[in-house]
Amino acid sequence: MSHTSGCSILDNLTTSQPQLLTRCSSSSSGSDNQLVLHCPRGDNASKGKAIVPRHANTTNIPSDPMATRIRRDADGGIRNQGFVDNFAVQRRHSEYVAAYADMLEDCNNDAGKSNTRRPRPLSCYVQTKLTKNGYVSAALQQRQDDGDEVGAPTVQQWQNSGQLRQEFAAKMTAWLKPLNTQSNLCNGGIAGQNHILAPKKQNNCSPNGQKKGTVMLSHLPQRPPVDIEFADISYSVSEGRRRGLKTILRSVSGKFRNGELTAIMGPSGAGKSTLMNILAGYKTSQLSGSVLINGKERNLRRFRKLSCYIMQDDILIANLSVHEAMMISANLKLGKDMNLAAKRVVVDEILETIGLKESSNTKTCNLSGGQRKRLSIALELVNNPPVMFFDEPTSGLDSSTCFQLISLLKSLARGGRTIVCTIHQPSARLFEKFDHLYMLAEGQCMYEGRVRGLVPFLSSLGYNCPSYHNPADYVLEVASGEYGESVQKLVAAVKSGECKKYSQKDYGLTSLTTDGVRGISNDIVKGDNSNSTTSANNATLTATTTLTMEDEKCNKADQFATQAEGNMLNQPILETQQSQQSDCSVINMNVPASNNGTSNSGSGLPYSCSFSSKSGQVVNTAAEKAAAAGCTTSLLDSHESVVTLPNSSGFPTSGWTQFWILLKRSFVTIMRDRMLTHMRLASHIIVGAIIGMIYYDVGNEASKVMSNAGCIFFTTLFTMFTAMMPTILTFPTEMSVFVREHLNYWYSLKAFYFAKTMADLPFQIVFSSVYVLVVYYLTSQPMEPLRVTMFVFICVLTSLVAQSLGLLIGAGMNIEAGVFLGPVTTIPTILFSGFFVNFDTIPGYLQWVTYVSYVRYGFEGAMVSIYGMDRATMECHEIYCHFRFPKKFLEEMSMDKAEYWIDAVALLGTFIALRIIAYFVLRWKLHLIR
Ligand SMILES: Nc1ncnc2c1ncn2[C@@H]1O[C@H](COP(=O)(O)OP(=O)(O)OP(=O)(O)O)[C@@H](O)[C@H]1O
Repeated sequence: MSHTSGCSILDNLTTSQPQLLTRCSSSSSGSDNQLVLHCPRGDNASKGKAIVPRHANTTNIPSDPMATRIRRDADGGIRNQGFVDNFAVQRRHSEYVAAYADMLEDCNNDAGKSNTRRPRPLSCYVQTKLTKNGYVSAALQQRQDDGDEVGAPTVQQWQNSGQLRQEFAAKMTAWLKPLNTQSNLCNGGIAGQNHILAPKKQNNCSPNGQKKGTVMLSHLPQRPPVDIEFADISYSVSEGRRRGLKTILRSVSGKFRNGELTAIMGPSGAGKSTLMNILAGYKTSQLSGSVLINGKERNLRRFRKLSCYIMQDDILIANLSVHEAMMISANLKLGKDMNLAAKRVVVDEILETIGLKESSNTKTCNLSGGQRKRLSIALELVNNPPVMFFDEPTSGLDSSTCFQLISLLKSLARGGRTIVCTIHQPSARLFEKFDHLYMLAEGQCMYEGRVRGLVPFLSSLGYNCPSYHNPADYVLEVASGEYGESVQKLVAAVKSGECKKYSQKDYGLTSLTTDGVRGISNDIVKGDNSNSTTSANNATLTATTTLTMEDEKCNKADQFATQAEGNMLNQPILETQQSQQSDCSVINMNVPASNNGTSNSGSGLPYSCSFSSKSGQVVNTAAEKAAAAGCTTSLLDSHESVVTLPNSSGFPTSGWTQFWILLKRSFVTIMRDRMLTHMRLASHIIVGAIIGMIYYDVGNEASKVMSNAGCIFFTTLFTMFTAMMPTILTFPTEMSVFVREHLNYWYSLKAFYFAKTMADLPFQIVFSSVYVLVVYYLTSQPMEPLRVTMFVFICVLTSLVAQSLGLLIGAGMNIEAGVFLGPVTTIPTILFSGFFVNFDTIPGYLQWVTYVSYVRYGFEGAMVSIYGMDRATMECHEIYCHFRFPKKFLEEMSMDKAEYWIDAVALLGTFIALRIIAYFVLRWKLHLIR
């Protein structure tokens, strides 16, 4: 049986959430003396039923030794008073510190350590909730025994009564249970229950701080936590023969841990994006060094399945609603193992959590910048990747949206994910939210460590960040050489290991280990409960104090709740099991290193991230944690995926499914693209009518055969250009979506390419046919079904070949080059079509060109279908008609020996060849990107 006193629980909570505390000094709560913990930033503080006004008097803080220590530790971590003063929260911190110190004192008194007062009542009820902003609101009530709470137990009674402790444990469990299951945005669901739909639970913890009523992400597939380590990465690009190689990254090393929000910073051109591309596996050539995933050599293919890359420019498919886009992502990424209803739940859950529920039906093109960014994240969250890379996620967003976004990223990180962002120049408030900083300058690392270690590190090398100066600005100034030749000095310091201590996970979260004050342990000992009980009972009720950042609240609360619940229930739950039972795969556990109740003061911190095996051994690597947490790392080691069975392609869905989903998506987007699709249809009808009016009734008139040939030629040209130009324009824009989705392992190139090219076929066929039929009818061409069919068919084929050429140009070029190259390459084919110059007239050495001109086959086939196949003599309304016999006219055009089927086969062959070439060009381009 494991028990703990109310104050040890309180210590746990206050250790993890000291700044959340505020002490009620008013009598407004009646006879109750209430202590309230609540989120300082949350706007729903007033909603908490037990929340009461803060401590009014903060001037006495310095006189309180505990408070002083706390303050010193908290600020000492940052080592820059000016920086701290910049934050509005600092004032609140003081209040919290005071309240916290008071409460610690109370607890000490309550525990009878230096109790000069009479025993306090100790029915300490702690109710903890995640607020809508993702923070913790916990209310602790202390009832006074001299009031109407007659019979409320004293400390002594508490300590002597097992029943009281059990009652308390039961209450605590009841209150904490929801919290334990609501670790929002955590890394996966309950082990062994992946994809099993659990009833939705209301959760007020919203990471973006925008929407209320969010729900937990309980249905995401569970994933292993991932640490990324890189060593001696060097990267060069070729700048041509003369200039040779340009080195962009020079032997950079570092480690990005799971559960942390990492910023890669540096002046423009420092190599931030390059480093991130390399780590994400987007750049694989011309680089040296190694990338380790959980301590093992990276298997790129498997790593890419575990990670996602969210680019700076959130390119989304424009004509889909948010919900539709999410469903497509779910269908592609979750595979058929999960049914549609389950996918809907996952999608709804993510949208609600990420604050896009109300925009579910909004088209992605109508979303605001912040919403687009959140949708980009939501799309990738569907399969719960444990590693997320963000390229300048805050660019183009206002400061408030930036803050919400970074809060969201931090929440994601707190769920056990490894979140890495490049960021340019964050505000002090934003900068503080990052856990880890990787600073680059001139392709070299000039700082790696905790954000709060930056200023001390710079100071140690003589670069003192002025008061009231944003350290992020200052370090960029230093990196840009504004303070002399600083970069090499800092790089040398990093290489000599001087910033290693700042890389410690616990740097700045210093425990108070002096003066006999033992660093806090979570008194709730795991595994061996007899030891834990001893530990808990014997533990001195002193606490480590830390001022944690606001967003650590959620995590800390989870930690606390998990621990408290486990303890209260007296269940012999291992950390591994607890981790599984919480929604977090990576829950920070501080476990004693030994059985004698000594805390894990090696880290000595509430925020050290370590797991314990049953034997109590501390495991620290991500792989060990993953194993300990019951999250298999098999995704990295042997199997393709933790969640879905791998198929031969390695994608979550089969090639056919990918093709089908993408075909439907392309079809829907084309249908909804009014500007293009509707205009294309309208232009075909209108132009057809105009041509029909110009060449009205010339089809059967022998005296107007040349005009009719012009009409046929123009028809061929029109179908050709209208097919080619939109493809040149639209394909490059879809490329960026494709690159993002493909590199994030949604689907294969083949599936995308075939879907994309097939989706437009029906539209092209219908538009061309409509145009040709309108012209055919108005110009009185022979109304024989066979001729009509042949004419329409050859024109449609010509348009499809032109479309394929546009696809090829679009695949290989950017829009500007494509728009120029499309018409330019078409002009020669027109000249050699046989309309302007007879084939007989063309010089022999150029005759071969006519055979590669697809317009020749189109025009020739159209002429044959109108004038060939022994067409009867035409009408003549003039005195003399030279071409009354259609065959004679074909002779004049050097087409009398032409075979329709040869023209059709030639066009068909060209169509297939161009499509295949375009596919390989696309592959090549994809290869170039990497
Ligand atoms: N393919 C390339 N050819 C030549 N130089 C390149 C190439 N790719 C990157 N570079 C150069 O490498 C350097 C680093 O580029 P990178 O995009 O990584 O910088 P960055 O730190 O992300 O800059 P920014 O913050 O401005 O985006 C730049 O000087 C850039 O010009």
